[in-house]
Amino acid sequence: MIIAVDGPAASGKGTIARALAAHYRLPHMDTGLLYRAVALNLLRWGGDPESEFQALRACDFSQIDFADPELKSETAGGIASRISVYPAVRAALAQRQRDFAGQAGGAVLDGRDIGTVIAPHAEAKLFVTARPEVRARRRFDELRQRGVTTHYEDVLIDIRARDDRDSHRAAAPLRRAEDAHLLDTSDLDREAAIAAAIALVERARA
Ligand SMILES: Nc1ncnc2c1ncn2[C@@H]1O[C@H](COP(=O)(O)OP(=O)(O)O)[C@@H](O)[C@H]1O
Ligand SMILES: Nc1ccn([C@@H]2O[C@H](COP(=O)(O)OP(=O)(O)O)[C@@H](O)[C@H]2O)c(=O)n1
Repeated sequence: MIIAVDGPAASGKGTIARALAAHYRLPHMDTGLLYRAVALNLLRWGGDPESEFQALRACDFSQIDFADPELKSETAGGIASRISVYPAVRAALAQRQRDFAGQAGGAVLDGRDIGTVIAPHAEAKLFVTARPEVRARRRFDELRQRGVTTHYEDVLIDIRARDDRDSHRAAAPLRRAEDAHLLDTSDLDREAAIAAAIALVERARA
């Protein structure tokens, strides 16, 4: 079974995707990490995010340690959303995601375009969302726990900017697939959100 989990920043899609993978014993891919890795490569090479050509050259995972905590920084997330508008970058990362989705037994993938572009044939699709203020609070708490000094208002501004860029780009914009189940986690704690996600997957399978 392929499970596609899409949604905006800090909606809880990664938490839900990891829990679904554990529940159904499926491998999981956080596709945002691929875009973040390209962003980090570009940053470290001193490349220009405004250049599609330079961003494409940064699609090289040979130097990337996917456990690098820098991948999770707001800087990497912001640059990732800028370079992910380029069709050439998206094309360079697509096959790796399709291969992962296509493995025997299935997989869980989370991102922005899994249900619409990468795995439109997925058996179960979730579109996870939450109010921007709730998402900013979650991301702010997460950053603070990691020892990052920031302001809630700045995190909210970044989240709104990323939502806008991800939803309005021409290539594979963030949108709910017509057959995706909407899951708003604004008023759900982690356990309730995970239980709701499992119930939706069960409904999709039935
Ligand atoms: N339902 C929830 N209630 C409260 N906090 C949550 C919930 N879901 C996720 N979180 C927390 O919010 C932060 C962002 O969640 P994450 O799953 O990484 O989101 P995304 O993958 O959409 O960016 C994490 O610190 C996570 O533990
Ligand atoms: N499948 C995907 C995944 C991420 N992305 C881009 O990569 C950025 C970082 O994604 P992420 O999932 O790691 O971000 P968070 O939701 O964890 O903050 C997003 O803002 C998108 O612009 C994408 O375009 N397509």
